Amino acid sequence: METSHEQCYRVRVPAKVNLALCVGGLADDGYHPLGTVFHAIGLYDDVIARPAPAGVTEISVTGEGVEDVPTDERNLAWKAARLLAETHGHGDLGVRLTIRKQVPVAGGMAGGSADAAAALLACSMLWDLDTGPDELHELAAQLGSDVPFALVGGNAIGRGRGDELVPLLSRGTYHWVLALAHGGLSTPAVYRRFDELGGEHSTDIPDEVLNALAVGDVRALADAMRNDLQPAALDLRPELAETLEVGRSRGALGGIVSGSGPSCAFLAASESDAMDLASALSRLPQVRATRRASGPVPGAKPIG
Ligand SMILES: C[C@@](CO)(OP(=O)(O)O)[C@H](O)COP(=O)(O)OP(=O)(O)OC[C@H]1O[C@@H](n2ccc(N)nc2=O)[C@H](O)[C@@H]1O
Ligand SMILES: Nc1ncnc2c1ncn2[C@@H]1O[C@H](COP(=O)(O)OP(=O)(O)O)[C@@H](O)[C@H]1O
Repeated sequence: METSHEQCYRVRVPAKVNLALCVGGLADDGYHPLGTVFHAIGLYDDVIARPAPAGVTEISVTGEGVEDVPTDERNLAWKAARLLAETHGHGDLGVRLTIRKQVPVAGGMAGGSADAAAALLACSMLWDLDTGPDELHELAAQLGSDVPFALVGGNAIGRGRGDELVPLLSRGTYHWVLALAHGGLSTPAVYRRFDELGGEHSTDIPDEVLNALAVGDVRALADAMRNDLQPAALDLRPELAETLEVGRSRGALGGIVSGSGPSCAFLAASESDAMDLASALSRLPQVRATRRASGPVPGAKPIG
């Protein structure tokens, strides 16, 4: 039960899809260099921070995939809260975090990273810390490569591990249908399979993706979208090939595996096309659920 008199800071944070995910060869640090185009979509987690006694960190999770989300120090929002407190020299600051999830867990849509970004903002407000955008970005990058983007949202090019961001302006609104799969895919396992499959690797983002965004050409974007992790995700989950095929044959302008998968993201020409597409996809046995969302949307924001 929420009590109305209690201090409470709520931050809403979006999921992402990668419009381009161009993956280089495995580097000595165990990571793959990326050239990626992040795009934030209107499917959200909420993170709420409430006061707690010194030294206490508590997390409760409700909503999408809660059974697969740890509620201890393994939770990325927990790590975010502790990192922020320690950086400010108050390691004993307490917080009770509630996470309301709509973003699928282990779905390639960076839900855990989004929660970490939201926890940084919510705890910063709760503890009345003076944290500027540069500090938040730096802490976010320590927590994970997708966390900085969740702070800013919109569209952005990501280089390095995806944490070196350059914002991108785009025209128009894009209508997405997400086909969620049963179960998740482990990001490290997908990168491993990417290595095993071999082939040429490049971090060059296709100009077509950037040009399509700049002019708001949804058809050109649909044709140009690229995900180098897709063959690895399909190899691990062959049924995703049918999901992509059915989406394309039922009116999607284009479809790709979202990030490391297994969610598939389809671009539709309009909201009404998106509704028809969602209804066709939801009849597939390998599709657990569908969601509709548009993008780009802003990053983590206080609400209420
Ligand atoms: C693939 C992407 C695309 O945006 O996101 P998701 O689709 O999973 O959300 C990201 O690169 C997910 O990056 P990140 O958030 O750091 O991945 P984690 O789940 O923490 O997994 C970390 C592990 O994945 C591998 N890894 C991750 C990123 C990268 N650029 N190269 C890698 O090889 C490494 O083995 C690393 O130890
Ligand atoms: N707040 C969180 N929300 C979801 N998963 C989390 C969270 N914190 C840690 N995890 C762990 O991170 C893994 C990856 O989750 P997530 O970020 O949702 O997927 P992805 O990396 O595919 O985008 C999950 O399997 C879960 O064990």
